[in-house]
Amino acid sequence: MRILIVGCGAVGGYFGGRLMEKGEDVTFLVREGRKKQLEETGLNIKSMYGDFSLTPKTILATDRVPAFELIILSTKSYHFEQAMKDITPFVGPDTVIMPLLNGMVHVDRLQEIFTYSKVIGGLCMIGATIDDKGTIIHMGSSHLLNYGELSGEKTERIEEIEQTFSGTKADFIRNDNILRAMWHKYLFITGLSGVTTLFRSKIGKVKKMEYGEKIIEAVFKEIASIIRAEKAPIDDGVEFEQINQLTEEMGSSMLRDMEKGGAVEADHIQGYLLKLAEKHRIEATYLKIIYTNLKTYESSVKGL
Ligand SMILES: NC(=O)C1=CN([C@@H]2O[C@H](COP(=O)(O)OP(=O)(O)OC[C@H]3O[C@@H](n4cnc5c(N)ncnc54)[C@H](OP(=O)(O)O)[C@@H]3O)[C@@H](O)[C@H]2O)C=CC1
Ligand SMILES: CC(C)(CO)C(=O)C(=O)O
Repeated sequence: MRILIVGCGAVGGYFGGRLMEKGEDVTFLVREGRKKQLEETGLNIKSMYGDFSLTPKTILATDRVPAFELIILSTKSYHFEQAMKDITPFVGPDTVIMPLLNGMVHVDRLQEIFTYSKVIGGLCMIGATIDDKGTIIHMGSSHLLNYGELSGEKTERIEEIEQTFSGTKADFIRNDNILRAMWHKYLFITGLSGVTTLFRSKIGKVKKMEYGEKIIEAVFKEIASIIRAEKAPIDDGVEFEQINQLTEEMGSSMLRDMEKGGAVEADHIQGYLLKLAEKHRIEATYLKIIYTNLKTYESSVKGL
């Protein structure tokens, strides 16, 4: 299966690298700067499961090659609209598009632009970053990638993808209720990234403060209430399960981006939920505070 990974950053570089390591036919769609860097250094990945280096195939948006069978999107949300334009020449009649971005609204946009049937669900649970030399640093032990038909069906194409992913040295796991898994992840990441960026701290430090646990609980409950009002398929009590799963050392990629002085995905993650809150007339005070914190940060960083 010919696979195009869009973006060779933390997520795309890691999972694309794992597929390449297994011998799959992977190409990365990159921009000029990253292309040059990859040509000079190769794709280098550091992980507790073993470091490895590869020579990746790359293309630019202006190159013309035949359509790919599978396109995995792994840009940040603020680059997503441009990335959709850039992949257009590489989408053929049978191309399947799998996004790995945090959030949900990009799924609707992909369906709008490329039609419902081309899009499948995807999410990943990983702590990863890219350093100034372009090396992908995998932190911790989790490297899970879930995917599946949004309808939950076990189609021929999803079985082909499963076959392609099998034997990869990361947890590529088909999920026949991917929509629910994506909403669960959306709830989790909105809460986790919101709290960690609000207090510029990992969860452990926040929990130690007098009101820390209460605030975390209120944030997760508020987010879950918005998602339920939208009638999205989340389980009863999932917010409490997620609160119990928060470990001391847990941070978020959004906190890491903020610590680097980079852009954050505030509009895509918290902002979209606030729009849903407004639609359902939910006050969402905690989310408004979190969003305002992120927008204040964005406005104070040059070039964002
Ligand atoms: N990092 C993590 O631990 C996790 C991240 N996520 C989510 O995954 C998504 C990706 O995050 P992450 O990998 O951390 O982000 P990174 O910034 O590390 O990587 C994104 C990459 O996309 C590239 N890019 C942007 N626009 C284009 C384009 N038009 N064509 C080709 N490449 C492009 C950037 O390239 P360039 O070098 O040119 O800027 C960059 O290398 C986000 O939605 C994030 O929330 C989910 C789980 C964990
Ligand atoms: C849930 C978590 C923390 C790990 O996948 C994440 O998605 C992120 O850091 O963006």
